[in-house]
Amino acid sequence: MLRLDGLTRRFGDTLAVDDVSFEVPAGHLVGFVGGNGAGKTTTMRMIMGVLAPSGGHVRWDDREITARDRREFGYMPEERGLYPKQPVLDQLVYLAQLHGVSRSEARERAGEMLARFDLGERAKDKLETLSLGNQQRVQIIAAVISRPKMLVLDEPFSGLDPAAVDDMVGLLREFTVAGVPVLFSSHQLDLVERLCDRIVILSHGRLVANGAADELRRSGPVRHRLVAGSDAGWVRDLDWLRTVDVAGNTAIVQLAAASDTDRLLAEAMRRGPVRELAELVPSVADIYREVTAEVAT
Ligand SMILES: Nc1ncnc2c1ncn2[C@@H]1O[C@H](COP(=O)(O)OP(=O)(O)OP(=O)(O)O)[C@@H](O)[C@H]1O
Repeated sequence: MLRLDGLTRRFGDTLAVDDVSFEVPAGHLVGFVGGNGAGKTTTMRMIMGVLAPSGGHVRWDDREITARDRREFGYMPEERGLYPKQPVLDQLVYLAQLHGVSRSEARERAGEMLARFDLGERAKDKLETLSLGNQQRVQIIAAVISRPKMLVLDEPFSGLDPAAVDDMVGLLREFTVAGVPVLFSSHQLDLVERLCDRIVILSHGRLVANGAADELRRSGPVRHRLVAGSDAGWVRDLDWLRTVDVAGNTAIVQLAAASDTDRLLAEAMRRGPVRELAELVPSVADIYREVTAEVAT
């Protein structure tokens, strides 16, 4: 298990990562979310030892992480890191060898992985001659070829088409099933919602949410959609609920207590026909907007 304890990083006056603590448990896929400049890449670089923390700790299996531990991690950095002008297969073999895999084993693994992602024919081509999506596939293969004990992936799905995303998800799942913790950053919230066991949200360097998607949903405010027979603007006059939005005969409201649902229904029926009253399950995008707005205000 990977654990961050109060991890902090300053760049001059900028507090890029501010006292961040969370865990990536064995066999879990954790989605790391946050707006541009939130501190995700800086956090991942500190996990990988590319950047030194200004404060706090990175722990692996309940002790301070070492360079030797990190050598057994798979990392896909933001700046990627493969050489555009080198042939695909040679680079994968070289990288695997750096992680202690023998040359023959490395060639076998690289060949298998390339074939699996329909890139067998491109093995001898320079990386830069592949489409961006295929280069991205090779980058992911590079991160996993040494069969790492932990995966740290910075935006691994950016630029991939849906079929490639599914291929990569299948690959990552093989690692989590084997007990490997996986941390990946993404701006694609729908994808994070679909894939992740847990979600960590950063805003302006601070951790603003951390938990299973279901837990986060339950911890947020419960909203309801009311569809009335005619204009629903009257909800704005009710002082015991918060009106989030009204458009014509549809109102989105936030109730203080579950028992207020009956009260709202009674009020609506008193005013005319009710077409629908439904609880809205927040998406990860809703949760994200909610928690990042709190920090911004
Ligand atoms: N080497 C550096 N020198 C100075 N400031 C930096 C450096 N690296 C990052 N920062 C600053 O730290 C903050 C966090 O940046 P970081 O790249 O970690 O965010 P991010 O969440 O990965 O963003 P994005 O989603 O845009 O990639 C930003 O304000 C950024 O400008």
